[in-house]
Order: sequence, then C-alpha cells, then structure tokens
Amino acid sequence: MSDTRGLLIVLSGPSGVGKGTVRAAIFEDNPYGYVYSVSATTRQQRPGEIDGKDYHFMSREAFEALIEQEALLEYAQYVGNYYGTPMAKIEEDLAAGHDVFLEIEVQGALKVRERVNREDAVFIFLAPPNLTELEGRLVERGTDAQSVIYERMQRACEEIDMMQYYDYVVVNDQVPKAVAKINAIIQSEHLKVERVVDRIHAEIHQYLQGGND
Ligand SMILES: Nc1ncnc2c1ncn2[C@@H]1O[C@H](COP(=O)(O)OP(=O)(O)OP(=O)(O)O)[C@@H](O)[C@H]1O
Ligand SMILES: Nc1nc2c(ncn2[C@@H]2O[C@H](COP(=O)(O)O)[C@@H](O)[C@H]2O)c(=O)[nH]1
Repeated sequence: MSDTRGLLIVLSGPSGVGKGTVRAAIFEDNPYGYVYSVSATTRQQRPGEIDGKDYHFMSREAFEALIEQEALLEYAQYVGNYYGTPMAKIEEDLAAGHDVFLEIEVQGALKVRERVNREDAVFIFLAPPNLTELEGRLVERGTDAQSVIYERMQRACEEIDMMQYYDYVVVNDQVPKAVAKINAIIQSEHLKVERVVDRIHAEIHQYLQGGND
C-alpha cells in the first residue's frame, strides 16, 4: 500500500539564490532516482552550458511554436527571454514513478500550481539569507552584466513577496543543509495520506470484488 506515482517537485526562488547549485548537489548521489526537467529557453547559451542538458536553447520563433502547440506545462518571460517547461517528458517520467524536479522562477511556479492537483506536486521556495547576500552571489557568479543583475534583483524583491503561495521555504545559507531539508520534505510528501488513499480504496474495492466471485 505504498505511493507509486512520481511527485512533481517545484524548486523555485530568485535568480542567484542557488537553485542550480543545490539541485546539482541533490543529483550528485541521487539515491531517490530523481529526474531533472530540462527547460526550453531563448536566452543565450553561457560558456560551459550544454544544449539539451542545462537547457534546450532555441530561437524565439521555435519557442513560440511550442507555445502554439501547447507543448509547455508553463512558460514565462524573464528579463527579456522566454523560459518554459516541456510537458511530454514530465508526464512520461511521472507515470514511470520518478520524482521530477522543475527549477523555475516564481511566475512559472504559480502557473504550475494552478494546473496540477495539490497532492501531485510540492512547491519549495529557496530563499537567500538576505538580499545583500543574494546580490553578492549574482556578482560573484560573474555571468550577468551589472544592468542584468539590477533587473534580476528588482525581480527578486517581487518574487520573495510571493513566498506565501509555496508549501515550504528553505533558506540556502549552506548548500548541504538545504539539500538535507529538501530531501526530507520530498520523503515526507510521499508519506502523505492523500498520496495513497485513492489507490488503497481501489485495492479494497478490487479485493472485495474478487472475494464475491
Ligand atoms: N549556500 C551558498 N552559499 C554561498 N554561495 C552560494 C550558495 N549557494 C549557491 N551559491 C553561489 O551563488 C551563485 C548562484 O548560484 P546558482 O547559479 O546555483 O543560482 P540559481 O538560483 O540557480 O540562479 P539562476 O536562477 O539565475 O539560474 C553561484 O556562484 C553559487 O556558487
Ligand atoms: N518559468 C520558468 N522559469 C525558468 C525555467 N527554467 C529556468 N527558469 C528560471 O529563469 C530564471 C533565469 O534563469 P537563468 O538560467 O537565465 O539564470 C531562473 O530563476 C530560472 O530558475 C522554466 O522552464 N520556466
């Protein structure tokens, strides 16, 4: 009588908070067999990023075709570019019983919240210890111009205000601590009664019907 469906794990939070770093640490050992959903984006590829692994990099026209085909679970415009979550692969992975990680910004996370059943997903907001530290991380990362960092920080202030719509908040002060908390959240979500109750009812029904044959 265990839970066999995959869980959709939405890891979200402002740019530079460390979503990618924490997710990479979670996937290093990956004892629970999580799957990462590779997003589509029109953003320019950064040095070291691999097409198909970090993102599916594409033109605006190609992205807009995906929107037209309704092939995205959600998408958002973020600091001048499109970002979106391809749907087909996620459905396949969840049906196969894998927990699927989305690493997305807040607007997109809230769209997913509207589209999926409450018991099928968990929404985790990764928060910085404070805003000065967040800006420092964006600067240190060295991937964005000062003007882009400014825009990302403006957006971060709005995003942090949306934390209330999530199920959990994890402060990323230290990566190993954040990883442990996220793994604990996911394992607890799997133990929720809502995750197993329908299957148990079906099993009881089947058992009783079998007994009446
Ligand atoms: N707990 C932490 N303490 C100090 N630095 C950290 C911590 N977590 C991540 N960092 C650093 O902060 C920077 C931003 O991290 P990362 O790129 O993972 O953020 P992100 O949330 O995925 O950003 P984006 O949303 O823009 O992709 C990186 O240089 C990373 O090494
Ligand atoms: N709504 C979505 N947001 C996404 C997706 N993939 C990534 N992101 C988020 O966009 C910003 C900027 O990312 P960057 O790689 O340019 O730094 C960041 O918050 C990402 O988490 C997506 O599919 N949908």
